[in-house]
Amino acid sequence: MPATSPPAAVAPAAHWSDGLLAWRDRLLGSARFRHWAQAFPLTRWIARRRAAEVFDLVAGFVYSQVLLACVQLRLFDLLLAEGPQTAAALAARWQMPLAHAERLLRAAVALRLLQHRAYGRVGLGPLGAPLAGDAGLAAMVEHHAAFYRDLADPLALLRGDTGVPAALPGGGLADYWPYAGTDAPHALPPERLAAYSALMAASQPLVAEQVLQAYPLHRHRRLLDVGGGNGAFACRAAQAAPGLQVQVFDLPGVAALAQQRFAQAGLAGRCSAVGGDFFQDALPVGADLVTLLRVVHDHDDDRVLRLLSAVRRALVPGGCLLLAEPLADTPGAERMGHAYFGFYLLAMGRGEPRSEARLRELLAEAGFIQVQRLATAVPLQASAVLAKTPE
Ligand SMILES: CC(C)=CCC/C(C)=C/CC/C(C)=C/C=C/C(C)=C/C=C/C=C(C)/C=C/C=C(C)/C=C/C=C(C)/C=C/CC(C)(C)O
Ligand SMILES: C[S@@+](CC[C@H](N)C(=O)[O-])C[C@H]1O[C@@H](n2cnc3c(N)ncnc32)[C@H](O)[C@@H]1O
Repeated sequence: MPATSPPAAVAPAAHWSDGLLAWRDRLLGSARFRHWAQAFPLTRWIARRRAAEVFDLVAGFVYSQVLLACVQLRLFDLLLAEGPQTAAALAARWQMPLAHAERLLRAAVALRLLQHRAYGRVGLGPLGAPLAGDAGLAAMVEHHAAFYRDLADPLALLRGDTGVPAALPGGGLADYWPYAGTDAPHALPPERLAAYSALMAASQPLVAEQVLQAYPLHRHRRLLDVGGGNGAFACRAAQAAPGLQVQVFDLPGVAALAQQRFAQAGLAGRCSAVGGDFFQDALPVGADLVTLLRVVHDHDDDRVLRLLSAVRRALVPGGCLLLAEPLADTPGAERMGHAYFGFYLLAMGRGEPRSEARLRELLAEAGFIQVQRLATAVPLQASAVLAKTPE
């Protein structure tokens, strides 16, 4: 809803635009008008485009399942490694009836994930090629199985029931992200933290490359990555800026995973991890840069304000906060914010996608100054906002 919406209890007065828009809605809703518009040469292209747009909304879930099947079969990786294949060779490999393999391949060609190639083979298409060899995107696609279980009954979800219907075995996103449903996340056993930490590490390159391109780290001395997961970004940051000391703060079980990663990467001299609950425990002080990557949108406004205030207190005077996550209302990626993440976070049980304007308000309230949006190459993967603490 626009920020200007009246409170729910107040019946809104009529607005001058209502009559005009009601006329437009009646027109577009009229079968006679649509019939005329699709026959008339000057409006036919609009009618066709709108029909295709509406169809894509109806069929989007089916397209997603075609993609999921390709990813589960590691099809894009295979075509990248071994080149174009025939349907017969793939059907034999997958132990699937030839007709079914052909059906999947034709669907994937129609979605531009694949392309027909010479001698009756299929190869990567323009939308499948970026997925090939990308373990992070593959993991992202595969974990959506949990989200789809929540979405099996969207009205139950909207009415506040985040439980997955009993008919669907396997949990939903509230199970997948257990910290979102508890006020004692530090008490979560390590086995509940492993799956999401692995997904975050696998998909971290999607974010890290955007962040490091938008904001070089070498001007800083000490980085604290709050909610830094199992240390994937910390390692990348330490490699990108050889003079940087890096600390991760995350739940104790996740911080232990980060410590292991640093040792394995030979970075334990410059990288360390501290376990705790960022809503209860003080953050380590003295960093001149704090990063919050894919953390803030997980939480409601009250908690975000507490977290941002804790970050401000932990930073040295004049220190910087670099916040990166997908932002709502991002031009060119509007569906990603309120439609995708809006429902994702609802299913998870906590949090909301925020626009740059809303983040600015929260940052100002927490005492940050000089807030600026940094340009990222692919905002759909991550948008970045930089803020400072007063000197
Ligand atoms: C070569 C010739 C002939 C022409 C070239 C033409 C040309 C220039 C083509 C461009 C090719 C190109 C560079 C393509 C690039 C494609 C890219 C960058 C694709 C990127 C795709 C990214 C995707 C699909 C990202 C998806 C991210 C998702 C779904 C993230 C989900 C995140 C979640 C669920 C996070 C959860 C964390 C929580 C809990 C919310 O905090
Ligand atoms: C969505 S993940 C993002 C991880 C990492 N920043 C990334 O982008 O890959 C959110 C992280 O916040 C951590 N987290 C959530 N609630 C926390 C809390 N109360 N205290 C400390 N860490 C918390 C989670 O354990 C998780 O690692």
